[in-house]
Amino acid sequence: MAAPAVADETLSHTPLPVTLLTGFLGSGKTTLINYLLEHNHGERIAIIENEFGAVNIDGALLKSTEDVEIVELSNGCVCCSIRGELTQALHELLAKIDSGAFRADRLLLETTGLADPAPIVQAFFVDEIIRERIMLDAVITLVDAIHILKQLDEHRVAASQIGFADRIILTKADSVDEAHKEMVLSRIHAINAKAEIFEAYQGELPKEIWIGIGAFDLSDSLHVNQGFYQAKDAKNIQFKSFSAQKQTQSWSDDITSYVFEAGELDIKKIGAFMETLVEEYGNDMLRYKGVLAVESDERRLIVQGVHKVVGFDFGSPFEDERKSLLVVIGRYLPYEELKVQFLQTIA
Ligand SMILES: Nc1nc2c(ncn2[C@@H]2O[C@H](COP(=O)(O)OP(=O)(O)OP(=O)(O)O)[C@@H](O)[C@H]2O)c(=O)[nH]1
Repeated sequence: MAAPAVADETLSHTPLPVTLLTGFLGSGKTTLINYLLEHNHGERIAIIENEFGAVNIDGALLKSTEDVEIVELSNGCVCCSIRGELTQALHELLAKIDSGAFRADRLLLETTGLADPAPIVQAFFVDEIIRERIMLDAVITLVDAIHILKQLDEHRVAASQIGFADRIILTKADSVDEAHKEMVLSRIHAINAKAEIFEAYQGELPKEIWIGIGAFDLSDSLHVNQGFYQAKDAKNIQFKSFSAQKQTQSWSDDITSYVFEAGELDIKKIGAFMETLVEEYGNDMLRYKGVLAVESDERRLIVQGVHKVVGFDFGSPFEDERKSLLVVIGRYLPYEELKVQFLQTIA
């Protein structure tokens, strides 16, 4: 009789939310986490850290709080050993929680600056137990305003980190002039048109901006970004539209945003379009998300995916105009051809 009781209890767990924090070397991940820990009240956070050489985050600061559990993955880069070390660490953490040895309200996974988020994100959808017990809240990418242009020119992974982001935190904007910042914003936006961008100085951001945002929820909205949030400090955050000159810049990042827009769609046709798209181009599609209006249902049809892992679900009904928007962040997609096919799915 004992076994079924354990199984029932396991099923009844509310999934543990995990925030994936990524960003190139030195982009300010530790600074942001430290600010969070200093201002965290009451929530118990388990931090899975993946550092080359096991460089720990500020030990003194961590020791000062009882609400943090650190799990270190020091065996190289998490993206290279994803099915092994990360999955195992997550299982061990769940076992600790189940045994009552640790209580966690959420997880924070800090990757190394050189990690490609692709396999890490996929790990949360592949393992059955992890899929059931842990829920990916969002991918947060830090971007170093001083160095990102060079990093993008020299390291493919930098574009992948931006491409995977649900939200982007721009750091060190205090150390660049306006023209440079605008160029950085334009380039980020060209890679990822859907992630909202927040500036932060020395990690000073209210945690609500990057923790618990539910980017994979069905209620999450989707839009193409028109600007960024300028933050003088944690209390003073203002939306600013992108500069009008942004389109005049030129660069050649292979990862870019493809935007598909239409009115009401035929559910069978859009289903077939998505199936073919994912089958043929899934390997080149980092992240994609659609909020679609289908003729047969008043609710929003939400589609989201990471490479070939795709999910469809109905969300809440449309509040305003019934419009379909699909944003794909990928590389080398035949956009014009796909746009024609997408428009052929109109009801
Ligand atoms: N000027 C300025 N410096 C910053 C800001 N945020 C972080 N830094 C500095 O950038 C350096 C790197 O920050 P970290 O927080 O260690 O970066 P990281 O992403 O954890 O670094 P790795 O783990 O080595 O990849 C530190 O010296 C920080 O003080 C900022 O908003 N402005």
